[in-house]
Amino acid sequence: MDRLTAETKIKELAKRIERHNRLYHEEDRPEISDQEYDQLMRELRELETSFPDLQSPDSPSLRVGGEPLPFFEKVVHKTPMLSLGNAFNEEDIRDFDRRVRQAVGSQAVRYVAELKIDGLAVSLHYENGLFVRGATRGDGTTGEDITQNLKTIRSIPLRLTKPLTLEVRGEAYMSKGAFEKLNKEREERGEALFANPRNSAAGSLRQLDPKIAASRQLDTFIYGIGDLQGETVESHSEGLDLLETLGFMVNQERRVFDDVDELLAFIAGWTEKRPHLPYEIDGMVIKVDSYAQQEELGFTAKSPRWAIAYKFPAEEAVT
Ligand SMILES: NC(=O)c1cnc(N)c2cc(Br)sc12
Repeated sequence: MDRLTAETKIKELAKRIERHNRLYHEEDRPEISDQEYDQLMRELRELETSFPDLQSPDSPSLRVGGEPLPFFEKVVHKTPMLSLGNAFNEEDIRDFDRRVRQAVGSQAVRYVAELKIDGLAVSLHYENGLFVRGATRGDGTTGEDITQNLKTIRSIPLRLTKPLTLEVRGEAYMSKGAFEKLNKEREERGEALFANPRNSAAGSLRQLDPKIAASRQLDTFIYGIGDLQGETVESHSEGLDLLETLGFMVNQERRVFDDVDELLAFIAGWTEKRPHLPYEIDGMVIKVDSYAQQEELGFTAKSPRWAIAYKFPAEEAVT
C-alpha cells in the first residue's frame, strides 16, 4: 500500500474506531461486535506499524497499549506535587479556618470542598493540547514515567479541546465494581487478590506492560493545575471549570463555602453517604479558593497552608 493510501485509511479507521468507542462506552449502544471492533483495531495497528510516523498522537490504538518497557524513566515534576496536612475532627477544621482568617486579615474567605479520591496520584503534562507525559507522584518532586499506561485510561484525553500547554494533577482509581470484578477473575485463575481498589489501581499502573493497564478498568478524577500557559484563572473553582472544559473528568461533588459551619455540615453529610459512592474516598479536601490568598498563605516545610485533608474514620469492615 502506498503512503497516501495508508494515511487516508489510518484516518478513516481512527474515525470509525472512535465512533464505536463512543457508542460502546458513552451511549451503551454498540453497533458492531467485539470481534468486528478488534478487527478494525488490528487493521489500524498494522498500518501504524508499517507507517509509524503516520500514527496520530491521539490515535485510538494507544488505548490498548503497545510493547512492554524495560524500566520506568524518572520524571521531575514541573512543580512539586503537594502533600496535605490532616484534620481528624471538627475542631481541627475550625483551627484551620482560624489560621487562614488570621493570615488574610479582614478579607472574605471562600473554601472549595472536594471528595478525597482513594487512588494513585498522577501528574499529566500536555503540550499544545496533546498528552505527552504522565507520571506517578513519587516523592513529590520526582516520579516514574507511566505515560504508556496512562494513555490506556479512556478518561484521560489524548488531545484537549484547546491547544494549551499545562500540567495537571489528579487521581487514577478503580471503581468498587471494577475492583470486585477483577478480584473475582483473579480468584477464578487462582491468582493473589488485591487488598483494595487503591492497591489494584497502583498495581495496574506500575506494570511495565501497558496491555495490563489497558485490561484493567481504570478511571481518573483531575483536581489541580500544576502549571498553565496561555490562560489565567483566579481561583481553584475556576481552574476546575477550565479542566472540565478541556475534556478532563472532574468530580462533580464539589462545593464552595463562605461559612465554616456549612462546610462542616457538608463534610458530615459525606461521612454518611461515603459507602454509597461507586468509588472509594478516604476523606475530603478543603482548599482556600482564591489563588491570591493561596499565594499569601504559602507553604509549611511539607504542605500548603491553604489546604487541608479531612480524614474519615476507617470504615468498619463489612462482615
Ligand atoms: N480534589 C482534590 O484536591 C484531591 C482529591 N483526591 C485526592 N486524593 C487528593 C490528594 C491531594 Br494532595 S489533593 C486531592
